[in-house]
Amino acid sequence: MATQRIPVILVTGFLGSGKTTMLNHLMRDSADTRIGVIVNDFGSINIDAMAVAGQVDSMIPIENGCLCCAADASEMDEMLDRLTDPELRIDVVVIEASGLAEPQSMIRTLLSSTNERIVYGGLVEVVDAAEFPDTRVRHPELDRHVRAADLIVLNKTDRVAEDERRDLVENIQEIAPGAPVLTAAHGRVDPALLFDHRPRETSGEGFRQLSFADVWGDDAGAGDECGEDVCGDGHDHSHHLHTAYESMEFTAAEPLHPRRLMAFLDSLPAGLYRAKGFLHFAGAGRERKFTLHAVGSYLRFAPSPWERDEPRTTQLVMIGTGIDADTLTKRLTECVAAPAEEVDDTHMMGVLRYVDEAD
Ligand SMILES: Nc1nc2c(ncn2[C@@H]2O[C@H](COP(=O)(O)OP(=O)(O)OP(=O)(O)O)[C@@H](O)[C@H]2O)c(=O)[nH]1
Repeated sequence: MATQRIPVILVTGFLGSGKTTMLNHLMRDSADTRIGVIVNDFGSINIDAMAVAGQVDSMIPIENGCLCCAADASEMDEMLDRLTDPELRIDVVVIEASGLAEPQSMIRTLLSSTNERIVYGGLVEVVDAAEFPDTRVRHPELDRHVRAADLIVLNKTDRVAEDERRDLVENIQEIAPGAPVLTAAHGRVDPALLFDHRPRETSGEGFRQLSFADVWGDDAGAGDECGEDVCGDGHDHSHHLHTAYESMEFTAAEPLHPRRLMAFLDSLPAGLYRAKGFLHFAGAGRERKFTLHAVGSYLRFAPSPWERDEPRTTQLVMIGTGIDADTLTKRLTECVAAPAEEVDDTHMMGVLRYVDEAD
């Protein structure tokens, strides 16, 4: 009988497409499956890891960089060895890549793993229905990412009209002929489409088997030009999306003034595509933690209670091209409320406009 191997599923997708949201949904909806998670965030504060913590059976966070470059095969093996320790009884491992990771590099790393307890379980690419057409113009490389996928989740379909959704599906099917496209809102996909609720007995079950060309194809060629090798693994990463992006972090122990923070968010520099993190407001907002997500022109705050011992601090990560970290830090520092400054309910109104009713 074949040994039962643990499938390792890669979840990729451009910045803010909804990977963490989908992962959280999968974990909530698969109580009978023990899921081990590796969460990679581009910034040095791992907001995504914090967003999935508590729901998962075992998690390894990796911050500050892209897993496709940050981890060579031995580092990946080390993480997988930890997660597949029989004592953890993990049924499936899900790797959430950063929004700038190169899927094919990650597949290569996984396929070259020496861990005999795992089997590559396929690549799920999450696509942001509202942003995809514009993002694709800026980053034609996204087509290559979509083509590498075994399953494409066209997420955020609640943000587009029915005919746009149909066009997008057609468009994706042209980019990746034959690959299944699933439409979803808020990452709500059936976990059974990604993994069995019990460990699989054979490899690749349920997923299209990737060919050599799929994995080494488009991304090869430039492969071993060491002059551009920034990671020491022999591969040329100069064409990876993340080489064009920078991230910056901001933390503040003192609460922010909501009105000044909104003015800051209303005038973000053009290259800043993604902002996320937790906000600690002064005055009327101080009793709740506000999780911020900005993706392109999309902005949302989700309030939740602070944990009993949770330090009330603001922690933000911003990701974009050509961003000036010093200027952003200065502007954010100006959002900190002065100790005696009055902050009342009306100052929170700008923030509350971007809170979904369900929250
Ligand atoms: N309207 C809408 N919002 C969504 C949907 N899916 C996710 N979001 C929101 O989009 C924002 C980004 O979602 P995340 O799940 O953090 O995206 P991500 O791909 O993990 O982001 P990065 O790790 O930064 O690349 C959050 O505010 C989510 O609540 C959706 O289907 N519809």
